Amino acid sequence: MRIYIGSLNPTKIDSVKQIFIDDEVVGVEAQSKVAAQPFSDQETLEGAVNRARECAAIKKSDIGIGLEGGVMEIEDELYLCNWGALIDQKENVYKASGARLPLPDEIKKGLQTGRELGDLIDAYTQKTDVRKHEGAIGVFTEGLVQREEMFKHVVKLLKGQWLCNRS
Ligand SMILES: O=P(O)(O)OP(=O)(O)OP(=O)(O)OC[C@H]1O[C@@H](n2cnc3c(O)ncnc32)[C@H](O)[C@@H]1O
Ligand SMILES: [Mg+2]
Repeated sequence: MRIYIGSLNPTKIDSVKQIFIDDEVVGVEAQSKVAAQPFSDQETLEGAVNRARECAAIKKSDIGIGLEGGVMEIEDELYLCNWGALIDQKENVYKASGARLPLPDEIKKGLQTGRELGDLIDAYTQKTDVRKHEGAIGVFTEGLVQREEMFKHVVKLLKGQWLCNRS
């Protein structure tokens, strides 16, 4: 079985490879069709589903996965959020979300002026491409939970639901 993952970001591709160990995992560009910086759970999930749909349409006999990062608001705080979607050969859609944590005020202010989280985190850490490495979640957990590990959990939740439905 081949799994298409709708991203070229190595943290996303590698998280899928580690959960679908016996399968061929291929990263492809896919449109999220939502804002580059989603601002709610709903929009982030929609981005994940759109990417999964585009991937599932590549070949009927294969599986498509979409993983999307965003932020969402609870009371006055902005939380990092992540969603995933898996679409199988029968067009069943499975969804799952990842861990959330509140972002510091400095990052929240930048997001509110229209900047993307990825760029803000690079400026905050004075590093480049944090989104392809530890991610914001890694930065704000002192590296204890990194972006790939967080996505691995989301992919496990997706695979688990898919397996559950097949048995
Ligand atoms: O290449 P793609 O697959 O688009 O991967 P991405 O890193 O851009 O990730 P998303 O589009 O899923 O995330 C939407 C935005 O949020 C940023 N983002 C989300 N989670 C992040 C994280 O953990 N660390 C850094 N930036 C993150 C990301 O850089 C984008 O600006
Ligand atoms: Mg992106």
